[in-house]
Amino acid sequence: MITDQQHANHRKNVLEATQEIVKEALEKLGYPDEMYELLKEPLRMLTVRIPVRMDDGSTKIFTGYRAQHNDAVGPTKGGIRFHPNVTEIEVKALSVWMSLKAGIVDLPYGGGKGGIICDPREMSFREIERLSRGYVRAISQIVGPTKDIPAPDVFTNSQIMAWMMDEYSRIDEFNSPGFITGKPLVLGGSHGRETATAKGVAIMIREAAAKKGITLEGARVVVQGFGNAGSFLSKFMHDLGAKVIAISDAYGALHDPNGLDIPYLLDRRDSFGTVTTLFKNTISNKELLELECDILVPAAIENQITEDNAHDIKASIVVEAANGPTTNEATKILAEREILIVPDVLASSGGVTVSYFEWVQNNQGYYWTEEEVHEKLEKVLVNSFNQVYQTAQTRNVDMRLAAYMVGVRKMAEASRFRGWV
Ligand SMILES: NC(=O)C1=CN([C@@H]2O[C@H](COP(=O)(O)OP(=O)(O)OC[C@H]3O[C@@H](n4cnc5c(N)ncnc54)[C@H](O)[C@@H]3O)[C@@H](O)[C@H]2O)C=CC1
Ligand SMILES: O=C(O)CCC(=O)C(=O)O
Repeated sequence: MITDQQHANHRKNVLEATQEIVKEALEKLGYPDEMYELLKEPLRMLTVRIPVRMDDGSTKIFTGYRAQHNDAVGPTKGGIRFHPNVTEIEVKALSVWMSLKAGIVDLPYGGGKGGIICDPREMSFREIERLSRGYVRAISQIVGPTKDIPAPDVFTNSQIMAWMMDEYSRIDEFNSPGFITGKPLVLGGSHGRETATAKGVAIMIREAAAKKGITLEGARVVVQGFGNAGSFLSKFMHDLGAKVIAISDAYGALHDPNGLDIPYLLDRRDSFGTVTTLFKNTISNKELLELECDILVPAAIENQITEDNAHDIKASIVVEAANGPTTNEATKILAEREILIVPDVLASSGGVTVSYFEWVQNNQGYYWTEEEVHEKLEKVLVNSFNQVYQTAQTRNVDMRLAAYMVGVRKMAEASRFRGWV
C-alpha cells in the first residue's frame, strides 16, 4: 500500500505544479513557448544570510529569500513569510502566484515574495525585531517603493512591517512609508488592510454561494487556520449568520456541529493564530478537512487538499484563502465532483488589493476612510470573480485554469510590448 508520505514524496513541488497551469493558460491564450520560458521562474531571486544576535548572547545565522517574478507591468509586490518550512522553491511559487493575483485584480504590479526560515513562535520580541531589520538590510538594494514592495504573510504582522519600514527609512535616509504595506495606521497604514484578505474571501464566498444557490444564513462553514485570514473570515461568516462549525491552527482543530463561539475564540487566539492549545477535545487538521459542511476554507498552508483526500471532501464550495492549499490532481477531482473552487489567486486577492490602496494613499499623502476602502475593494473583487467565472464557463475550463488565464494575460502583454518576447 502506498502511504500518504510516499504520495507526497512523488508529488510535484509547488513551483512545478504552478508552472504546469501557467503553461496551459498561455497555450490556451495562444502565446508562444518563449512566453512560458520567461514566466515560468522569477526574473530575480536573492538568497541572503542574516546574522542575528540572540538574547542569550549567541549569534544565529538565518537564511532568507526575496523573489521578484516579473516587473513588466510595474514594481513587484508581495508578502514576507516567517516559517520553519520556508524553502526557495516555495518562495518562487509564491511570487508567481502574486503576479497572477495582481493580474486578476488588475493592479499596476508584478509579483514578488519573501521568506525567512525561522520559527518566530520560539523567538523573543527583540530577536524578531533584529531579524526583521537584518532582512531589510540584506535585501535593501533590490526593494523600494518603486521597485518591490513587501507586505505581511504567514507569521508576520503590522509590527514587523513597522520595524522593516523604519529600517528601510534609515538606509534610504528618507521617511519611506510606500516601501512596505500592512503597516500600523499611525505609520501610514490603510484602514481595512488588516481584515482585507478575510473581507475579500467573504466576498468570494458570497458570490460563489449565489452561483450554487446556497444561502449563507445557517450555512455550515469550516475554516482551516485561525490567523489573519482564517480568524477574521470566521468572524465575518459568523456575523453574516453562517454557522462556523470548525476552525484549526498548526496544533489541531476545534469542531462543534452547532457552531463555535467565534467572538470568544477570536478574543483568545494569540498573535500567531494559535487557539486550539487551550482546549482538550480537539480533532486533527486532516479530520477537519473531511467534515460534512457547505463551505470549506483552507486558510493556512500549502498542499492540504490532495489526491489522497479530495474524494473525501464533503463541502459544496471550496474557497482558498491560503496560497496553494490544493494540488492540481485534487483540483481535477473536485471539479469532476462539481465542487465549486474559488482558487487562491482569486480568493485571497483582497489583501494585495488593499495593500495597493495603502501604497496609493502613501504616494499621494491623502488617506481614505474605511468605507471608501471597502467600497473600492467590493467593486474590484466582484468584477474579478465575474471575469474568472465567465472565463471558466465560456472556455469550458476549471476555475483555477480560468483564473490563471485572466491573471497571466496583462503580464504577458506587457512583456510582449516591452519587446522581451
Ligand atoms: N495575510 C494576508 O494578507 C494574506 C495571507 N494569505 C495566505 O493565507 C494563509 C494564512 O496566512 P495568514 O492568515 O496571514 O497567516 P497567520 O500567520 O496570521 O496565520 C497562520 C495560521 O495557519 C496556522 N498554521 C501554520 N502552520 C500550519 C500547519 N502546518 N498546519 C495547519 N495550520 C498551520 C497557524 O497556526 C495560524 O492559525 C497563507 O497561505 C497566506 O499566504 C493570502 C493572501 C494575503
Ligand atoms: O499585501 C500584499 O502586498 C501581498 C499579500 C500576499 O503576500 C499574498 O496575497 O499572498
